[in-house]
Amino acid sequence: MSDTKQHRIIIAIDGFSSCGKSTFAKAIAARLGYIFIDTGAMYRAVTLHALEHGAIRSGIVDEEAVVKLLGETAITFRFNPERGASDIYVNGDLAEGKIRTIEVSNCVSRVSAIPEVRRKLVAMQQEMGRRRGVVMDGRDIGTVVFPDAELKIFMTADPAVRARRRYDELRAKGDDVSLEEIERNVRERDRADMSRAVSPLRQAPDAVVLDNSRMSVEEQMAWFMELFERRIAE
Ligand SMILES: Nc1ncnc2c1ncn2[C@@H]1O[C@H](COP(=O)(O)OP(=O)(O)OP(=O)(O)O)[C@@H](O)[C@H]1O
Ligand SMILES: Nc1ccn([C@@H]2O[C@H](COP(=O)(O)O)[C@@H](O)[C@H]2O)c(=O)n1
Repeated sequence: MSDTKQHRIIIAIDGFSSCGKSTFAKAIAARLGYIFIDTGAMYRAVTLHALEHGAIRSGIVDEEAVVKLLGETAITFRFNPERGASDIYVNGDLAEGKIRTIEVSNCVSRVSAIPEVRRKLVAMQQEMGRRRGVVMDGRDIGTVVFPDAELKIFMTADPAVRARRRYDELRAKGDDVSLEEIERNVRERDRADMSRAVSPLRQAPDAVVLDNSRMSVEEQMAWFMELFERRIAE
């Protein structure tokens, strides 16, 4: 990988739900001066739009209606210096604050299993990473979106730890959720994401595994920088 000294690379971060992929990817991007792309936010934005336009009612996803809506769903990002990351917009409307609710989380895995949805979003992701210098997190980045990514990390953590972190985050925001509901969602999304027919969640054979159940964000960064420096020296 010696040419990564001259050329910026693609860093693919895949893994289970709520294990800290976006937190990690954002910190790496800030450290390296790369662009951070949260692909889960894109699937969540399509789900939010479907919920708001009646393509999902009482938890039932009408796949045909979701696909019909896709054609009129424009997803864009705009950098927000306060967050140090890009906010997501749907048809020009800020969606960032609305995509991480439990309602969206409970439907997103069914929406992301629809082949037409994946086709559209994967093409957008490939275009966003065309010039390299990106840290992209999701479920299929190292396997489907950028199988040629120079550095792949597969993240995992104990489901109870993940649920507790997400619960603390949502409660701090004032969301009325229970720990049981969050843990059920985390486990169910993992099951659905691993078992879908198109681009299931899998560890790429050349990915390095990171279990952060007992690691702080700072410890993860130290681990990453060592790995990164070793890789670019190869
Ligand atoms: N190493 C860590 N130690 C403690 N808390 C963490 C750690 N990494 C992330 N978190 C916290 O865990 C929660 C989930 O993190 P994050 O949103 O980055 O996960 P994710 O994998 O991107 O989630 P999802 O797949 O659901 O989008 C956040 O509240 C974040 O602050
Ligand atoms: N590359 C991806 C990213 C996400 N998904 C689906 O979206 C859901 C939400 O993602 P988060 O990262 O925000 O948790 C996730 O559960 C997947 O169903 C995907 O399929 N591919």
